Amino acid sequence: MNNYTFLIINPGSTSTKISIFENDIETMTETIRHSSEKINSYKEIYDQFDFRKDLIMDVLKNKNIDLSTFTAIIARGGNMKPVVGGTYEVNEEMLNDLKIGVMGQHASNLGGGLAYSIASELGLKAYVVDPVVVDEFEPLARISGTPLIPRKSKDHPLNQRAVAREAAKEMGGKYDDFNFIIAHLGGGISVGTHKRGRMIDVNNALDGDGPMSPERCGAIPFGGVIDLCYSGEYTKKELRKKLVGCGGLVGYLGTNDAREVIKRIKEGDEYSKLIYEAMAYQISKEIGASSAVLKGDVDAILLTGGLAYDSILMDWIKDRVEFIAPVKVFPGEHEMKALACGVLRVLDNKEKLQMYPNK
Ligand SMILES: Nc1ncnc2c1ncn2[C@@H]1O[C@H](COP(=O)(O)OP(=O)(O)OP(=O)(O)O)[C@@H](O)[C@H]1O
Ligand SMILES: CCCC(=O)O
Repeated sequence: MNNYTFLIINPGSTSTKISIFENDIETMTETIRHSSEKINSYKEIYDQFDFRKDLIMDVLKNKNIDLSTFTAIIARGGNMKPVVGGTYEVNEEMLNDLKIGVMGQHASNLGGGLAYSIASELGLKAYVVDPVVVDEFEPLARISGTPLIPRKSKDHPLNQRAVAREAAKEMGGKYDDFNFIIAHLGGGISVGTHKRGRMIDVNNALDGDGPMSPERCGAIPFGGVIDLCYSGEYTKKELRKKLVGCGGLVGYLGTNDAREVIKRIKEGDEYSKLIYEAMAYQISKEIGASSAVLKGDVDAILLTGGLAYDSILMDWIKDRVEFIAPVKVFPGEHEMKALACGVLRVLDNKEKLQMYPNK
């Protein structure tokens, strides 16, 4: 087996995570947190580019990392044009699409550019793996109910597919041998329907589809949304912030931290229990909808993300969906390793490199 050293960059809304991997083994990791004041001081996502790059380079310098040891620079991919899942070399068209945010603005849009910039200085290639816009929808999944608003795939394919591979291994096969329903339960929530290695449907975790999450409102009645839009109380940006960022648990309970909610419930706070259990109810309903997409042919339901650490939430969901298929829990997110493994599979010729944009 060849030996590779990867620098991995994962820009999130409140943090930039960086790791170094020797093949699939993590040898260094650091999460740089950003205050909301600092982030809010930039008008556009891409205005944060130099700030984030300088912080990454400072970490590498302070840890005396020898940059000449890197084989490739890898980042989480953002809102570029929709693509099939896989590993992509960053190119000019991708950079431009991420910069203008052809599918919307998100911190992950910075990933490809940061990786490309550092890679270019070192004479290396930059890659993204399973970007947030992986779209393998079947035609039926694209229909929303109005031709004005086609359904879009914006979610957590990187972690979902990593967990699918892990579960498939445990089950004695490969990702494309099984049908999975995978719920990524983080600050945002996405429930993907994976049919033999393709994510054929998923709720749009960013734009008001699917369950509410710690920070997002999920699917809400559009009549109320129209009223809010024309109430004169909010600008477009303020209303978006209210629904995505200050929706879900933040909206009802004033916190996005499930651990705080659990503490309140244990202290007897019935309202917190109602809201938190409603989130479990909505997640379960979305899983039920996915099981109908698969006509009941479901090998396993996989629950992952930060919320999957909480046994109370997991038990509420299991109680409602275990009749569909066995439930497996993979707490936390596995994105840094998934990024390293995506490029490793390509460099070891186990998977073909995808071309951006897809033809
Ligand atoms: N040990 C834990 N027990 C219960 N809840 C937890 C635990 N760890 C994290 N969480 C909760 O998980 C949620 C965040 O999950 P996660 O860290 O996966 O999200 P993120 O990476 O910020 O966002 P996203 O997954 O949408 O990119 C928060 O509500 C947090 O309180
Ligand atoms: C695009 C969805 C990723 C997130 O939840 O932030």
